[in-house]
Amino acid sequence: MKTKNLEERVKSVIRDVQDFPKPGILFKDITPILLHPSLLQEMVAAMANQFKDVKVDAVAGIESRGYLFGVLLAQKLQVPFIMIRKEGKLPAKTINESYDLEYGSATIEVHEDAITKGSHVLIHDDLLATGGTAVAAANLIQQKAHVAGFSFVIDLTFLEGSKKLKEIQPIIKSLITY
Ligand SMILES: O=P(O)(O)OC[C@H]1O[C@H](OP(=O)(O)OP(=O)(O)O)[C@H](O)[C@@H]1O
Ligand SMILES: Nc1ncnc2[nH]cnc12
Repeated sequence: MKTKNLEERVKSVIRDVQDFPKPGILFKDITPILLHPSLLQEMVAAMANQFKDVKVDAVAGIESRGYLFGVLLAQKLQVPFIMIRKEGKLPAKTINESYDLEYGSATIEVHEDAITKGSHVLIHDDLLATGGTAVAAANLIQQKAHVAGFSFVIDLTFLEGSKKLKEIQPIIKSLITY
């Protein structure tokens, strides 16, 4: 089965780093994927295919690793890409949300005029852990638009982040799970 093969191949290039950025965290390092352009291309095609029957007007990617795949996913789906950034980086008028991480807390922002009122925005990030970041992104989007779905490269299912997301939008896709 092609999807299974892809999952195995992606897993084989992801690097586990123990105790980063804090003791007790097993960090999933996705940077080696970027050293394999044809694998990356295949991944983006597979992610886009997961949403072929979903109305998606734009993809919103979460800084910073969410940009790596998110902008390629938006390009593949032929829709605009919206940058959700960490606090204080966007120059024009923003809306914002605070959230908790597996290893800390943060605030995210988006340019208010980047989101078309009433549109269907697919939220993308590289990894789903506790779900705090994705929930905050969804809250941000929902101030003006609808959440079309959630897209991740990796779902750390043992942290049960998708349970939080289901209440917002049950269309939650990931390429690989741990
Ligand atoms: O589901 P959660 O518990 O909220 O965690 C997932 C988030 O954590 C990581 O981002 P990080 O804040 O490390 O930033 P980065 O993408 O800039 O490395 C990851 O890229 C997700 O955005
Ligand atoms: N375990 C983990 N590995 C990589 N990124 C993360 N973001 C939150 N938890 C993470």
